[in-house]
Amino acid sequence: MKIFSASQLKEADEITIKNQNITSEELMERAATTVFHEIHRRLQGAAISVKIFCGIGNNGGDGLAISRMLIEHGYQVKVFIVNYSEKRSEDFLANYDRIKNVTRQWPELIKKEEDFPDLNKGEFVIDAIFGIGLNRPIEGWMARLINHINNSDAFVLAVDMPSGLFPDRIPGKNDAVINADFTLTFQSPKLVFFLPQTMDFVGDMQVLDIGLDQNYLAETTTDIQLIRKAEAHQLYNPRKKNSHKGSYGHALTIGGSYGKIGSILLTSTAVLRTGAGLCTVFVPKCGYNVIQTGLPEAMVITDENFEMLTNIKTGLDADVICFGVGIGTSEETVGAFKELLENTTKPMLIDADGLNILSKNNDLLELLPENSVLTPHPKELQRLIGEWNDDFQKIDMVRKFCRQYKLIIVLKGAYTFTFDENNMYINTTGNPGMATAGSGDVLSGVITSLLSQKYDPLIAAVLGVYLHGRSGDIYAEEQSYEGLISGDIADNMGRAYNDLLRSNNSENDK
Ligand SMILES: NC(=O)C1=CN([C@@H]2O[C@H](COP(=O)(O)OP(=O)(O)OC[C@H]3O[C@@H](n4cnc5c(N)ncnc54)[C@H](OP(=O)(O)O)[C@@H]3O)[C@@H](O)[C@H]2O)[C@@H](O)CC1
Ligand SMILES: Nc1ncnc2c1ncn2[C@@H]1O[C@H](COP(=O)(O)OP(=O)(O)O)[C@@H](O)[C@H]1O
Ligand SMILES: [K+]
Repeated sequence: MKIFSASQLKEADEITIKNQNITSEELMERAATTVFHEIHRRLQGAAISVKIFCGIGNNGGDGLAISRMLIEHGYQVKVFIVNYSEKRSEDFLANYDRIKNVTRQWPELIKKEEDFPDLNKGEFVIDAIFGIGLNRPIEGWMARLINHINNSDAFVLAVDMPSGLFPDRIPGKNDAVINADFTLTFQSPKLVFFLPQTMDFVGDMQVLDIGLDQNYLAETTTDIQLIRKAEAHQLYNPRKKNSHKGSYGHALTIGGSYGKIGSILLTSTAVLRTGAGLCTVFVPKCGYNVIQTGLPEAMVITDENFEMLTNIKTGLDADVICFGVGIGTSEETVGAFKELLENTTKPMLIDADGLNILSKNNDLLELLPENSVLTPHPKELQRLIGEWNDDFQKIDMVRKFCRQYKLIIVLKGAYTFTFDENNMYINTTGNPGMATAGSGDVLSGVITSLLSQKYDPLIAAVLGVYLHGRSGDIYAEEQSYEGLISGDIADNMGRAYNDLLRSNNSENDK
């Protein structure tokens, strides 16, 4: 699913009005109807108190139209206009008149703190103050109103965007932003819904199709995509009946050190569970028995050193090399990595201490084969590319880094972002249960496995991240977040594939 910018959405809005020969008020009515239906489907006419806060732009216009529809369906609704200026939008004004025709009185105006209504637990608040048009921080009594809503125990639903959140920049630390429990957003999720600095404001999120011009949506390119089941499914290559283990490649996983052999065991298990034909594991001598016992399906070659990697000689022509989990950063290991890089031309996957070595030895970056996949978590990324001021700057810096070294970066997090030189892919699967030791090691194995199966490196990264998260989700659906350990993610890969291939796609399916 494409993630459009605010200006693209505004353009889509105008083109829709022109091509479908409708008025902007009719488009607003359509957008508000989709929100109304969603609320009505969930509340089913429940006798709870609904308080709606409307701004005076088009987000407020949406709020007024939603209010009218709820009132017409018998809900107990109180409508408030957040009356910070007299510059009301045309469609706001049209809906302001229409609601009066239904209620026979004007909505209540809020102009100062004394006008704030009480908000109680169990009430349902709808935030339609600002949407994608916010262009400066909310100040004065309006900021206090936002805090008043946030400090209440009411359930807060945001229309299009939580008010106070900008579509294209990070709010300041002390800026007032609605903390929504749920956000119903029009046509396209906004990038800020997925950034670590802003995702918490959004709560759960659902995208509503408001029927914007299909051609515009299809033809307009964006450099940000959301990866859900529908998109991931398209990346999948079915296995051929007439095939053998050689068809799915030979992966070489190199990692581990004394006390950290488990990491490379997890990675290698994931390599095989994700479908590689063969896996050879290269470990320090102390890992030999561990791997042979823990993963009898893999072959093992050992370093001459007992505790750490010092000299990587395998005599193999593997299809892909995964390097870095559990290796430490000793001088000997750095030397071994350098030699490995000088003798490798196929794309590699580098993780964990492999990344930390790159951060301390920038000259090695030049030796990375083109299209290698790096899988940092934010701390590893920061060591690699330096500090950023905010998430937007971080994205710019990662893109520049990808271009400079011709790499693919998988930036892990609650939402994992995969970057190549031009595009960014936001993953939708995964859960907080995966915040557990070794789940990144498993991800390295999953992506390595897809590389070994000849998936294009970018696709291997995007699909691998999706399947890894889905596997964690499947475990958590059956068991719990807390009970999940990273080996479960590797063990559930089979179910993740099965789920991907089941054809019950719906628009909001993960
Ligand atoms: N295709 C679509 O996407 C569709 C979108 N639709 C809806 O339209 C919404 C966008 O509406 P919008 O453009 O009128 O902007 P909105 O967010 O209501 O408010 C902006 C107003 O606030 C002002 N202002 C800004 N910041 C301020 C501040 N800090 N403090 C005070 N004032 C501030 C700014 O005016 P300014 O003072 O800057 O001139 C402006 O007047 C969108 O989110 C969705 O709900 C649907 O109806 C149909 C399809
Ligand atoms: N809250 C979360 N929601 C979704 N995925 C998560 C969450 N926390 C962690 N993960 C995933 O778990 C993995 C953690 O990787 P990493 O930090 O490298 O862990 P480790 O070093 O222990 O292997 C990443 O793939 C990340 O996306
Ligand atoms: K809003």
